[in-house]
Amino acid sequence: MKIALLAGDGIGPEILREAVRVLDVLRGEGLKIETEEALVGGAAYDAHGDPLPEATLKLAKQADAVLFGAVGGPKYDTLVRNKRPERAILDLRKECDFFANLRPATVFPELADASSLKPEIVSGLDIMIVRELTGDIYFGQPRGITGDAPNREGFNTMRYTEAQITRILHAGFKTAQARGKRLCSVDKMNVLETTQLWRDIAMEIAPQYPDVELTHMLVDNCAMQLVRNPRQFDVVVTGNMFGDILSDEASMLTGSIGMLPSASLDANGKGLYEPIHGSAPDIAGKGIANPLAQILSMGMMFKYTFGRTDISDRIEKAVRSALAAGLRTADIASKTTKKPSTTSEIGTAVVKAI
Ligand SMILES: NC(=O)C1=CN([C@@H]2O[C@H](COP(=O)(O)OP(=O)(O)OC[C@H]3O[C@@H](n4cnc5c(N)ncnc54)[C@H](O)[C@@H]3O)[C@@H](O)[C@H]2O)C=CC1
Ligand SMILES: CC(C)CC(=O)C(=O)O
Ligand SMILES: [Mg+2]
Repeated sequence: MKIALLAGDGIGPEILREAVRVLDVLRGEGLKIETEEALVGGAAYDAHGDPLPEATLKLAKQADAVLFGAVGGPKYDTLVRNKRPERAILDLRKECDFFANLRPATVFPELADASSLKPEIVSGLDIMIVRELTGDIYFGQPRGITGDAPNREGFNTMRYTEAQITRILHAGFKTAQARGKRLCSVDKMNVLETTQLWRDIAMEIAPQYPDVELTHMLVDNCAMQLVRNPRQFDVVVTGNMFGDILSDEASMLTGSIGMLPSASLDANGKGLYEPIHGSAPDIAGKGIANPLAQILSMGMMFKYTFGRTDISDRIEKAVRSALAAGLRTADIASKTTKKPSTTSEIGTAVVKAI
């Protein structure tokens, strides 16, 4: 097994370090895992003038899996768009064809009181957001800003091909088949042709999955339903931008964005694994970031790329036992937390429990 370690910027290196400590325990037990680090995002731009250097992309393509931290930061916000750190994660997804992004929003019983919603709304929550990752308005051409002030115009293009929609919907149906057999396809077909096509294709594919109940929901209603009654959902399948926004919203049901891991898979099970959050510049360098989304992302890697559910289960159990022992970074602190734990204290607790 070969894993590319791409830490990135901000809290990326701080949280990836804790995941690697957990990995080291598994290596100590004899698990054969080779790792190789490379620069990505702002860190790569600083060193090489390129957020995704050729060598980093080559490593990501050669490895069986990529463990990714986060990229971006205010320092890079004035760069031209193709030099921005975020370009690196967008290009990695596109170049490696990591089209199926699984974002599980699960409320651990130990954290039911950490959500900003009432425990009776969120306890027992277990939903999976399946987000398309290589198309939509994030990639559509043409795009740009034209003209001169005061008559400038900004434009982006929302585009999806039938092939792109079809393969992510199949991923959604298959995910639902393996879970609660309910799939909610989220679109904005009342306004956008792209998502009219999405809904049409969802209805065309549905007969291939007679055991899955397919429903449709408009994205604005879905955003509302996620905080009104999130347990109505089993699997949600949606496009790149809607999935980006809805999954950040869903993360707060679980207690914190620092809890939500993700897997971004290609058609063969190769994947990139990253927390759904960004580089959190507001807390970077303070040693207080929650590393659990990163550690749980590594758990997803063992499940989805290496087929080792025994290891992913162990990682999840170790995370839960650290939480059960009362350890909390500030973002998930409860009323009974006397002093929030640091990033490395949480890492140590997971390492001890693994
Ligand atoms: N995949 C990636 O690398 C992503 C990168 N970004 C980039 O990250 C930078 C910051 O973006 P923001 O909009 O601030 O989103 P963010 O997700 O980095 O942070 C949002 C809020 O959540 C908190 N937070 C995030 N992760 C946390 C953790 N593990 N523990 C505790 N608190 C945590 C932050 O402190 C902040 O208050 C931007 O440059 C953005 O483009 C944003 C999302 C994804
Ligand atoms: C390009 C990324 C910064 C988009 C994002 O926020 C995400 O994938 O969660
Ligand atoms: Mg996002």
